[in-house]
Amino acid sequence: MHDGSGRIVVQGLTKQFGPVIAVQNLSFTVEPGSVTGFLGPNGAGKTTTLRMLLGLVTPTAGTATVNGRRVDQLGNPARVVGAVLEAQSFHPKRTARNHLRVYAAAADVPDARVDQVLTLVGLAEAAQRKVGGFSLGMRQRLALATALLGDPQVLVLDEPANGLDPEGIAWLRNFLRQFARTGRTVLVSSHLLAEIEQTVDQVVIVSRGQTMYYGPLEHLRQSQQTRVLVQPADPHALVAALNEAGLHHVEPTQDGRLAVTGADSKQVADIALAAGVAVYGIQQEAVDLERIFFQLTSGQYAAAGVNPYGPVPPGAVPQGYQPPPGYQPHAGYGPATGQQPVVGQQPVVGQQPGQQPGQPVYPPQDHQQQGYQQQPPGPGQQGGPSGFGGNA
Ligand SMILES: Nc1ncnc2c1ncn2[C@@H]1O[C@H](COP(=O)(O)OP(=O)(O)OP(=O)(O)O)[C@@H](O)[C@H]1O
Repeated sequence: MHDGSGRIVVQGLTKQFGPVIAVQNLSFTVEPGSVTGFLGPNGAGKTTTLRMLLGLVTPTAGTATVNGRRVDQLGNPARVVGAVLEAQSFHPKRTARNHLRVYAAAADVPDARVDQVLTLVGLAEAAQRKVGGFSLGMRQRLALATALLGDPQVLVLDEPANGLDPEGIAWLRNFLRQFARTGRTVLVSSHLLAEIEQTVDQVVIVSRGQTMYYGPLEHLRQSQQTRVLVQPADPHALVAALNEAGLHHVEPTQDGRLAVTGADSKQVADIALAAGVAVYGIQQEAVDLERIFFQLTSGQYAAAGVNPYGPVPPGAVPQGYQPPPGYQPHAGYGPATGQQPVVGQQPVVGQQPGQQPGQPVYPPQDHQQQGYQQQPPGPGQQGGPSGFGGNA
C-alpha cells in the first residue's frame, strides 16, 4: 500500500490561465513524517498548485509527484494520497455513513473502514445524520474522513480550518501532528499564518504564484534583525549619536519612540548615555512572524491599494504604500526631499535558482523595507519624529 516514501516533490511547477500566471516556477519538497504549511493570501496560487499535485489541473510546465510519480500514475491513488479540497460538495440527503460508503466502494476500501474514519474525525455520533443538516465545521470533518478512507500515506488539505471553531482548529492541529508522527506526510494550505504556525515543521510562502520563503518558520524568525525601541528625551540628539556610531537604520514609531536596527538594547543605551540623552524606556522588540508574513506577501495587493489583513502592522512597509493625502513630511530627521531612504534588509523575496529551504535570499530593491537617515535640521526647523503616516 505504502510502496514509497510518501515524499512530495514539486519542481518548476507553472500554470498559466490565459494571461494569468497563477503559479510560477514553484519548487519544494515535503518529507514524510512532517507537516508543511502552504501559505499565501487569496489568489496566491495555492489551490492551483494543490490541484496540479492531485492531477486535477495540467501544469503548463514543471512536475509534481508523490513517491516519484504523478498522482494519476499511481495504481490506487486513494491509498497513497488523501485530499480535502475547498468547497467540497456532498449529497445533502445522504447520511455521513452512506456518503463514506459510496467513496469507500469507489476506492475499493472495506465498509468497516467507514466507521473507523468517522470515529477518527469525531463524527461517530453523527454517522446517521443527513449531511444537509451539517455545520461547515462538520462538513470539513466529513471531507477529512473521506480523505482518510484509503488510510493514505500523504494528506493534502486545502484550507481545512475554514469553518472550524477554535476547538475544531485545535483538534485539527493535534490530528495533523499525530498523523505526521506516524511517518506520514502532510501538506496543508492556509491564508492565515496563525492558523498553522503551531502545526508545521516548515512553510512554503507564496505570493502571486511565486515562492517568497521556503523553510522552517524558526529560520525565518532568526533571519530577522530585531529592533530596539527606545524613548529618548531628545530624539534628534539620539539619532545624531546613533548615526555617528554607525547605526543608520533608525525609524520613528507611531507612539513617538525610535526603532533602531543593528544593535542591542545595551549598545543603544550606552550610546544615549555617552551623548547625554536621557532615555525613558528601552526594549528589544520580539520578532513578529505575522508582520514578516505580511511583508513577504503584501506586494500582491499593493497595486490595488487593498490590504487583506486589515491595518498595516507596525513596521510593515508594503510595496507601493504611500503617505496619506495631504501628508507633509516633517523637517525633522525624515528623508529629505529627493533623497533615497536607507534600504533595510528583509529575507527571501523571490525564489532563486538552487535555493535551499530556509536559505535567506535578499530581495530586489522594490521589495525592501525603508528606513530613515538623520538629516540635520535647517535653520528654524523643529526636530521631531517623522514618518510616512501609518508606518510605525
Ligand atoms: N480555472 C481558472 N481560470 C482562470 N484563472 C484561474 C483559474 N483558477 C485560478 N485562477 C486564477 O489563478 C490565480 C490563483 O488562484 P488560486 O485559486 O490558485 O489561489 P489561492 O491561493 O488558492 O487563493 P484562494 O485562497 O482565494 O483560493 C488567481 O488569480 C485566480 O483567479
